[in-house]
Amino acid sequence: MRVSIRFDAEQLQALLRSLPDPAFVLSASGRYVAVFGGADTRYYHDGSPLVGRTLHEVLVPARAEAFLADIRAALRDGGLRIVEYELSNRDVRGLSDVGPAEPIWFEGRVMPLPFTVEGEAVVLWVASNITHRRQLQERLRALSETDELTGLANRRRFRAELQACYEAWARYGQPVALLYLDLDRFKAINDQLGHERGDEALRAVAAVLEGARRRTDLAARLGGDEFALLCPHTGLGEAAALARRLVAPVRRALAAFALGDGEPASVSIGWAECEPGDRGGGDLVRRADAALYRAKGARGRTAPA
Ligand SMILES: Nc1nc2c(ncn2[C@@H]2O[C@H](COP(=O)(O)OP(=O)(O)OP(=O)(O)O)[C@@H](O)[C@H]2O)c(=O)[nH]1
Repeated sequence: MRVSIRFDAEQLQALLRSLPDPAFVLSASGRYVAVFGGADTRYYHDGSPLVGRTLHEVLVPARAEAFLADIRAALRDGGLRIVEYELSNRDVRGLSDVGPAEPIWFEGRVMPLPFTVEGEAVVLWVASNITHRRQLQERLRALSETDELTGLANRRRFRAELQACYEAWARYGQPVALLYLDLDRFKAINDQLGHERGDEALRAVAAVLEGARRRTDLAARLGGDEFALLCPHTGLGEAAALARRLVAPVRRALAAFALGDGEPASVSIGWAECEPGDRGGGDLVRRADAALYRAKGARGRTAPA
């Protein structure tokens, strides 16, 4: 037997007020018709001052237009539309300061309503605070792209940035250079001073690369004692200058790890730039790696492609 409970108007009002997340009724022209719920100021600001106003009255034009486009898309498609966006109470004219001080990440669930208000189609827009989830996602993404030992970008991030650089070169002709670095006699540091000191040496080299790179360059540890510097907007001449500038500070950093048998640890560097005929970032890597191999062989420490 089906039991249906009938709420009276007062109970329905209480139910709407108690919705954990704010639920806005918004018209096709962008007017806030009503707002329910979202009363917990640990998560939300009171949205009631918005009622009767339009998106364009409370937001900068670009944001208002973006939200209007979402409302119209939900109405056009006749179904649920889910959007994610970041908003601070300072971005919304008329909202009080009582509520989270930091900008909030929202998941907006936008659903057409089966009635009109003053002749206009309307949607229900439930705005859920997903800041915590976004922060976790961001942290996981950062972890998955970072070399744990040195804090530099790892191989995964390097590959993604290399691909982006290659595409900028192929499409817009923006030069890009790559420096490949491999330490010399690093194994001796491990063998003579221990693995912990080896780790410290890798961190010291990473710090030199971080200090030497330009803001747009990416310093990465590719594994073991191999590093890379990916340099957008950089040609072969500048790459050569950067490689030569790097050798002395890396050697100085490694001098702190004195080896008992004379020759100290050092670094070899090869470099290359994107060239006509390259079909992907892999071609750049191959040339930089071949140049590194020659530098190693010559023990000349640095070599162009
Ligand atoms: N401490 C430490 N050692 C590592 C790590 N990853 C790899 N290694 C060691 O790094 C060493 C790299 O070996 P090689 O490339 O032969 O080192 P190398 O003595 O510089 O050799 P050349 O490049 O030929 O001069 C190996 O002994 C690895 O065990 C790490 O995360 N920490």
